[in-house]
Amino acid sequence: MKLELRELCKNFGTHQVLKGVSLKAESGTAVGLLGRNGAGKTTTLRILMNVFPADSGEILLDGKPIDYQKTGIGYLPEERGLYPKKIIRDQLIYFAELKGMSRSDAAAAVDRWLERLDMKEYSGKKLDSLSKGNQQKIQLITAVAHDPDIVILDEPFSGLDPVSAELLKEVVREEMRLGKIILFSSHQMNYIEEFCNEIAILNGGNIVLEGNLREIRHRHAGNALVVRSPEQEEICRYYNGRASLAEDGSLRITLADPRDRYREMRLVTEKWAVDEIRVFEPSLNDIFVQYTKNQI
Ligand SMILES: Nc1ncnc2c1ncn2[C@@H]1O[C@H](COP(=O)(O)OP(=O)(O)OP(=O)(O)O)[C@@H](O)[C@H]1O
Repeated sequence: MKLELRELCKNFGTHQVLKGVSLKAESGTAVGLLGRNGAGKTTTLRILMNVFPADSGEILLDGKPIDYQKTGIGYLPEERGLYPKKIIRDQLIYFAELKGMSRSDAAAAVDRWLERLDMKEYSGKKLDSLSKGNQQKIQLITAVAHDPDIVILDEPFSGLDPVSAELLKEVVREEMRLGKIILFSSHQMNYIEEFCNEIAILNGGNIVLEGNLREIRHRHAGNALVVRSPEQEEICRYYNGRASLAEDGSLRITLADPRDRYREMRLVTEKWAVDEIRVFEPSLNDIFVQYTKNQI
């Protein structure tokens, strides 16, 4: 399956929120949708889920306009949307039925997921008796129980302890292996880096950077070397003003010309004892800041 958002535009009154957002996502991959607060991530996802239409643009699945009757979409919203006073298992079954499952299939899927997420003991309880993180896990079940083709996760890790976060990571990886399309929106870059093969950065209503995360990082690399050596002081003196100590204790050598990187690496390893030397690749966080610091 291939999902394509083409040139989506959306205004709220006179506020142009999306100015032609295009992005692609394929089966078995997770796309990280990034952007500063108010960039339009949730608006894009809501249009994809048919909560409201775009003013213009189109959404295609395998080249044809998406058919919401035939395409299953699961959504974990940033703001929680379950009934606080209702019994957990009952409402999960109810939501799965709303997504088109028979009652018996819904019950079987809900029980499987409660078990999978270590939540079985809470199935007969009211939602508001659970901690925030456990409520989040219950909400996740509403996004996946009906076995959707597209899974949209908006800040899925908020409130989860490290063990639950690991569990959620496993679930997302499993969904990817099953060939689902995952769209993932988060401000927590470490999670995006862990999961997402592809990223799209929204700024000022446009996608300002899109593509394979590894390639993007590689493309943005090259103007510096990272060196670890017992002779860092001598190296620093040699590079006189072009080398500085990074926070992690390694030496960062800025290159006058990135094309010289391999020649420079050879020079360093021939002259000094070196434990580690590599081309500096910026983190996703560095790249994000570079592309969004001037919010348009
Ligand atoms: N229903 C609405 N009516 C009017 N304006 C809206 C509506 N929904 C969103 N907006 C505006 O559209 C802009 C984009 O909002 P959106 O929620 O899509 O951003 P976001 O990227 O998800 O932000 P965050 O990271 O803070 O969740 C904001 O300026 C917001 O105020």
